[in-house]
Amino acid sequence: MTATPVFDPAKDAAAIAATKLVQPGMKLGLGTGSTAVVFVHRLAERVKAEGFALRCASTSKATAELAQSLGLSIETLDEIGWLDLTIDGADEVDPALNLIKGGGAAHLREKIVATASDRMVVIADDSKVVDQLGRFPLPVEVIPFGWEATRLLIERGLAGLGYGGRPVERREKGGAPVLTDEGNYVLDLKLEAISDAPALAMMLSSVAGVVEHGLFLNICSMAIIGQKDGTVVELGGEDKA
Ligand SMILES: O=C(CO)[C@H](O)[C@H](O)COP(=O)(O)O
Repeated sequence: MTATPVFDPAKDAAAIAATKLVQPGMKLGLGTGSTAVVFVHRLAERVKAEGFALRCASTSKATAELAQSLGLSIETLDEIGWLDLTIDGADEVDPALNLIKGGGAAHLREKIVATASDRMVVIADDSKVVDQLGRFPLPVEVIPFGWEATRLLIERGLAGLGYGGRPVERREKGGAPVLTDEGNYVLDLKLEAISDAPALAMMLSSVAGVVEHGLFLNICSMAIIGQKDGTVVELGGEDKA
């Protein structure tokens, strides 16, 4: 029998609390990243102990492989159709539950899965809670074809909104571009503070070559924030209209 790994206590607290939102028979979206990994472990433990059925769709190949290795069954989003709940991590969470995601380069599938769900709940440790989004570089997934031109257009769009800086291509340690599960590149925008997230989202979505950005606006309905002492704080809790 494989022993459960030792998890960061804050991430573990948030993950365990999130497993309590899962009801037998649910159609569930599984997120990506280190906090989502903890959730998948804790969920698999609960499913094994209680023996109930779930239908799960994954936001990444990595999460799908982990979930299957722990005995959870994974189907495609198209096979399931619509989800009751998605549980995912985040890079930043603001007081209105707007998010930056994509630190793991999975924000395209994460956004598709989250918006195909009745509810999206974020699990995170308290380092992710911010007053204003933007300290974490904003990930933007772009098509490899003509990506330098796409970067230039984004840079010009940023300047038009009063932001400086040049989008930085995300690279592996060896120098190769990071590829998303869809085979695209990721540009990271170092903005420091995002004053008008909807305007920024609109600008990015209007650039040819941009597939998806990591701003999740009005998508998350609750955040479970784990603390180092193993307790959790819930932000939100009301479903967004
Ligand atoms: O958006 C994501 C992946 O694209 C992750 O959810 C985000 O990066 C948080 O990851 P972690 O739980 O490892 O801090």
